[in-house]
Amino acid sequence: MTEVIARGLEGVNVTATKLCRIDGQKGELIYAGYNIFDLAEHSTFEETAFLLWNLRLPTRDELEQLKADLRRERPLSDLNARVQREIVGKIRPMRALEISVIIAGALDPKSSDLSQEQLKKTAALLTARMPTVLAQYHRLRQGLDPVPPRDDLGHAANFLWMLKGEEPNELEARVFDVAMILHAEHEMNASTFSALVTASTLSDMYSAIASAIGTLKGPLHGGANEAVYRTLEAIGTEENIPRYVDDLLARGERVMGIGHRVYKTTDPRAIILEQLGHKLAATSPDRKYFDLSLKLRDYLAKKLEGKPLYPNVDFFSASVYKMLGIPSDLYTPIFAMSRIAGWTAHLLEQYADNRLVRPNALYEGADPRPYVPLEQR
Ligand SMILES: CC(=O)SCCNC(=O)CCNC(=O)[C@H](O)C(C)(C)COP(=O)(O)OP(=O)(O)OC[C@H]1O[C@@H](n2cnc3c(N)ncnc32)[C@H](O)[C@@H]1OP(=O)(O)O
Ligand SMILES: O=C([O-])CC(=O)C(=O)O
Repeated sequence: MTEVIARGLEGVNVTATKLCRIDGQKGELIYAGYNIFDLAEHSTFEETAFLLWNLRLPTRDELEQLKADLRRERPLSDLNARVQREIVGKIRPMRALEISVIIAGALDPKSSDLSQEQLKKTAALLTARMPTVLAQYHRLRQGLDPVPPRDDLGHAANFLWMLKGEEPNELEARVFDVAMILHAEHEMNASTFSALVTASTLSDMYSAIASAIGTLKGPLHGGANEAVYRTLEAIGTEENIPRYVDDLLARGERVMGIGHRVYKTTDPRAIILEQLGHKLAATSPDRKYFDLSLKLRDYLAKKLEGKPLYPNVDFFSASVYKMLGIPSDLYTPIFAMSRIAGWTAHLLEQYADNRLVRPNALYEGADPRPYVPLEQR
């Protein structure tokens, strides 16, 4: 009997969840019962985070309480602020984010308290801290002073404010808020799974999130948004698209931001990001890469016709972030600071009903053989 290997764990349910349902054929994405198009239309990142952590929308008072909790946790610890100054400019921001999560865990005397109440506090703390880490890192590496958080701004707008030292206009703030909602959760993607594997040993939430950040970084997952930016840079102008794409495919390489393990049609998040892109482009002086993305999408649709390869969430996020004036090495860290809501929500589920994750590997190595001492080899 040949034993089956689930390569890449495709099609395997590793757990049950109340958080997210994806229909990859229809291109449907649901967070805890709410369609992503409705959340993008009506919700905010804070409200979506509450939904993921509690499986229901908040009342007005609950939302205000969460916003206050997030505001309180925005400032960095002294240690993290000192480490930022030490590492600034020497490492990539995604690594700085990973380090900041480890530091927050090291400083939390309750890190090993795995009660749901304490875990929700940790989830809020990490969600609040990540934007500050990234914005401060970016300020410091430009030789600028960090911009303190503003209590009168929501989570998304405050990030843009701390990053640039300028208050975003209403459209920019809303587009970024929606982009954060779109990236907040996505069922059993690789980084979420990695967080669950770590948590399944009853390691703490900080270490599980550090695992997730390391997993998100790769270009086949969250790192694809920065890779899309580099693709657009390399293509440069519309007339270069056919040659660039044809050569790349002939070399057997992949077009970044295209294809998905689950979606066999356009990712609904790409549809929403394209809509947001059109809104920003109407007034943006920096719409070149958005226009190029539209042309690239059209060319790929013809070139890849008949194959289940369509734009995923990373395809348009690159040019949308570019129009918001965000540097490309922050795109993947921004994915992480949005996905923290979903990662921590899955961890709440995992810790509430844990079982060690420990699959098998089919052995295909050497048959048993005698050990040969070093001097006889
Ligand atoms: C937030 C996210 O993580 S969304 C995904 C972000 N990643 C990217 O955008 C990177 C580019 N995309 C890819 O590499 C893939 O589509 C993945 C990794 C996302 C999904 O991959 P899988 O489900 O494992 O598909 P798999 O790697 O088996 O590919 C199936 C076939 O499609 C091809 N293919 C998949 N994606 C692409 C692509 N982007 N460009 C060209 N061909 C592709 C593969 O070469 C393979 O072809 P073959 O059967 O002739 O060998
Ligand atoms: O679900 C996946 O495999 C990848 C993805 O789109 C995400 O994590 O947002």
